[in-house]
Amino acid sequence: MIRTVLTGATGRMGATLSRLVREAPDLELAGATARGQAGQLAALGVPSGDDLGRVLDAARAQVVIDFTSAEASVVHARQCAERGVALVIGSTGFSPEARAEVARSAASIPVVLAPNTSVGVNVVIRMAAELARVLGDGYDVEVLEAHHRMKKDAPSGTALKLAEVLASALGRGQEDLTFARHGQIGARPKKEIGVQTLRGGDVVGEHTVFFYGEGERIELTHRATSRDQFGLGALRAARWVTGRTPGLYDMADVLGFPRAP
Ligand SMILES: NC(=O)C1=CN([C@@H]2O[C@H](COP(=O)(O)OP(=O)(O)OC[C@H]3O[C@@H](n4cnc5c(N)ncnc54)[C@H](OP(=O)(O)O)[C@@H]3O)[C@@H](O)[C@H]2O)C=CC1
Ligand SMILES: O=C(O)C1=N[C@H](C(=O)O)C[C@H](O)C1
Repeated sequence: MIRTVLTGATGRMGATLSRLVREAPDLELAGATARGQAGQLAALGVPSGDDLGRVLDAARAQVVIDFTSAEASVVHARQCAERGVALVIGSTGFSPEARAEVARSAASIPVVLAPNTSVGVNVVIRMAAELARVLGDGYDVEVLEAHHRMKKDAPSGTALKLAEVLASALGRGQEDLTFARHGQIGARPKKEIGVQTLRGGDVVGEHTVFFYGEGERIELTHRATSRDQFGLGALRAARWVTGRTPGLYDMADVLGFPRAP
């Protein structure tokens, strides 16, 4: 049994993961943290509270699954590194500096950092890169994402990952990404990759990559209708990362995808 600690356990993903870990035959819920409502966690019957360090010391944890916020994940990564505990981070909204902080912690522990842990989404990301490589510069590429009204970061971590992967497949860079359009913007630059955001209601998570050509368009869409696939993918990442060599990994590593050429 892999002794697993959850952070943000009262959140949307935390609650989903708490159920899935307890249902998994090979994982044991060994501890849980939350910020505002940590008292609610006492009912789980495992070490709990608002401080991950203390919970880790009491839980003899092997792996932490962390879906909180980028700011919290940086601190959690440091606390895991100090204790040699493997980590799966699903939080999004990382600045380059926050990502570099996580990479520093990953020098001493194995960390999977994945803006989307659904296997289906990661297959779509791979297919999007392949389509971009085959279609080349003759198609205008746009990424559209939609999420529930409570989501704090924009664009989604998945949309950013898609945009990065598409840019790399097309030999383009960060400077080709456009995150909003308004006013007299002029004709679309040929190399632009647009990333657009919708927010509303209870949308779990939707991502579409459009390849707009002359006389045709290709649309590649993933729609999540439940958070369970994010959770099940995170459990898969937790099994994979436990006991691994220190380093910063992503879902492509977990799923055994060859590195992009
Ligand atoms: N990788 C993936 O597949 C997925 C990633 N996500 C990402 O996971 C994260 C969480 O999403 P979701 O569950 O919907 O969010 P919620 O707001 O429902 O839950 C977040 C949890 O983390 C806690 N938290 C937030 N900030 C801090 C902090 N600074 N210190 C300690 N605890 C903190 C919250 O506590 P409190 O309630 O007190 O604020 C809450 O318990 C987001 O970044 C989201 O984008 C979401 C779904 C899938
Ligand atoms: O906040 C969410 O809900 C989600 N966030 C992730 C992201 O930012 O890509 C993944 C998923 O789509 C749900």
